[in-house]
Amino acid sequence: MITIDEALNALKNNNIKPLFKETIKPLERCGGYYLSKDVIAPVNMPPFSQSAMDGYALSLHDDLSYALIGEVKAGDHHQPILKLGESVRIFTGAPVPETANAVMMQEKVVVAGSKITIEHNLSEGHNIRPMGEQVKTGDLALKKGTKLTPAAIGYLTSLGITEASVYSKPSIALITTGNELIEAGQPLSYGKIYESNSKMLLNALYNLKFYDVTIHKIEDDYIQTKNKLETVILENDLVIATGGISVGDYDFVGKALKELQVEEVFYKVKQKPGKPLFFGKKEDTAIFALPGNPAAALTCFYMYVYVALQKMMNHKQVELPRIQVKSISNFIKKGDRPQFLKAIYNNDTVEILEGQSSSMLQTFALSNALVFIPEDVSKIEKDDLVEVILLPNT
Ligand SMILES: Nc1nc2c(c(=O)[nH]1)N[C@H]1C(S)=C(S)[C@@H](COP(=O)(O)OP(=O)(O)OC[C@H]3O[C@@H](n4cnc5c(N)ncnc54)[C@H](O)[C@@H]3O)O[C@H]1N2
Ligand code: MOO
Repeated sequence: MITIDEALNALKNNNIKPLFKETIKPLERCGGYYLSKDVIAPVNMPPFSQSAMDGYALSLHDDLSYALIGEVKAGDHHQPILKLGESVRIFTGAPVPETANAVMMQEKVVVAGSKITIEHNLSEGHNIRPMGEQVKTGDLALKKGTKLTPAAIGYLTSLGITEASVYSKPSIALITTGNELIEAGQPLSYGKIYESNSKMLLNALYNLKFYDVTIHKIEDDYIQTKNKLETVILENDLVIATGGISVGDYDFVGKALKELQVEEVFYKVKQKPGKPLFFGKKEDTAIFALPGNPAAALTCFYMYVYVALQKMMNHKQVELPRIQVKSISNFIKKGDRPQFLKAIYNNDTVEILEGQSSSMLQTFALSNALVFIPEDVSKIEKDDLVEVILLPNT
């Protein structure tokens, strides 16, 4: 059995390599992806000098009065020619004629027939967004490695770009094991339980924007387990199995992985929940076997699979953030395993919840954090400082 730090170090060191596979995707599907190439602006943005206000475009002179000679609205492509002291009515987003050099907002203008009077003098360029102000044709719009946020997708789309070259995300297989598992929605017969790990982990992955996920459900059968694992290991970058990894006569995952010559990096971590956690690799595929107990599986997902996913994406920050805050709960730890406790973090305090069994999701459903209790701490008292691991926003 290894320690939590040894297990984390094994993931952070060279066992998992960044994927660096590139793919071209429609921009609207690129949210959360990282650019694998620099993007060069194909157009100026804005593409022409734009009015920033509804008002009057002016060919500036020394007087406050201007002759009104026409109108330009958004989308127009005509170019009235203004002489010194002339103006045109103009609207936000409309092209400013080349012969105008400032725009006065309409609130500061008095109109009398074909004459206008402005409140005060303006400097050149006032209320005009110059052509190419954001970015010029041929300049770097966004550099390789930039995360494609909604703003970045909006920005690239505003340049007329429709697709981007991004680093692919891992293809992931989720495998559940167990004769006792039946599909939610079916009648529950004696001895069976509803299979919940697949939808839980699928959503944990979706929440982190990993969408290339397939689900495979197998029974406690050695041949089935071995065959399924063999196929998914060949076809995916990451395999996450749940259940069947402990020491029972019908726990076949470990045996099948050994038979398939998966290199064991670690098996069994001194922690609660999640003791029988396995991590190994075969060629470029990373393989986790998480304990079947749902809360243990999800805890291991956030503590370990999360790290592997971040490593594959070449992110610098690979672990969930940890902070020290005061506990508002008392807690007594049984046994000597370090423990991850379901908890609610709120306003710089944390509440450790009742119901910490690794089979229970009810309290996990209320949690937004895990409290970490190290091996040498056996109780937490109210107001003690504790280490809190913040779960990703859902
Ligand atoms: N003799 C020992 N027995 C056990 C040990 C041990 O050290 N010695 N460790 C215990 C610990 S700790 C854990 S955790 C579990 C892990 O067992 P497995 O990973 O082999 O998981 P299963 O036995 O298949 O399932 C455990 C539990 O979870 C339920 N389960 C499984 N898959 C799902 C699913 N997809 N959806 C919902 N629930 C699931 C399953 O029905 C069991 O109740 O081993 C202990 N035993
Ligand atoms: O490791 Mo198990 O997850 O304690 O029940």
